[in-house]
Amino acid sequence: MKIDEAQRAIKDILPEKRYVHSVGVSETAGKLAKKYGADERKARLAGMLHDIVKYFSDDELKAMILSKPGTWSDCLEYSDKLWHAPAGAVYVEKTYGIADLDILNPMIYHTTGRKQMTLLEKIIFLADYIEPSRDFPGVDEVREAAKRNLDTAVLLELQKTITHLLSKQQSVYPKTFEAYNDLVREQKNKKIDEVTE
Ligand SMILES: Nc1ncnc2c1ncn2[C@@H]1O[C@H](COP(=O)(O)OP(=O)(O)O)[C@@H](O)[C@H]1O
Repeated sequence: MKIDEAQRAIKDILPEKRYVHSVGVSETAGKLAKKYGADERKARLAGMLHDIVKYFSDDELKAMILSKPGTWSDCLEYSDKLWHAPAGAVYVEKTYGIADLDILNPMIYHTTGRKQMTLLEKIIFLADYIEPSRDFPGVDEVREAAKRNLDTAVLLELQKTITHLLSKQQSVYPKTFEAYNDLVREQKNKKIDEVTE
């Protein structure tokens, strides 16, 4: 699927604000891919499509997830706001024949993250948080971090997301904690390597 085809498809499906957000994620993901050495086309396509089923009903989202169960299906036990991410991947596979895991996995994990994220998964996770139309406390700090180091920015986003959910006494999807712990461990190991070199 070409990027402009994906853009036309989401324009027909999404309300204006979510369409603008999706184009922003696509452009930001393209820039991050260029900076950090990932495939720009794949980043832009996954970014464009990531929220495609955001406004489908909970029943439809649940049915899509159950039609293709995987390790992500446990999100059904958590907030229904998480469901559009894996359901979106099922939808684009069925509707547009997209089978490339470099597109599907970043879509599946764009809201929650997971441990051992690929470069493209990190890029879409981050682009969803920092694209230009996002405006919430702390977003600029993550934007600045993204200019310097991808992992530092992803870790900061995870920290802020978890803190935000805890402050509202909302449940946190376990894969988000796993992603956080994983990156903390990696950063710690990097520091130890730097000292022993
Ligand atoms: N890791 C998580 N675990 C549980 N709930 C989450 C997690 N991340 C986000 N959420 C919930 O999903 C909602 C929507 O998240 P998100 O898709 O990032 O926002 P947006 O609708 O602005 O794109 C959050 O407000 C929160 O309630």
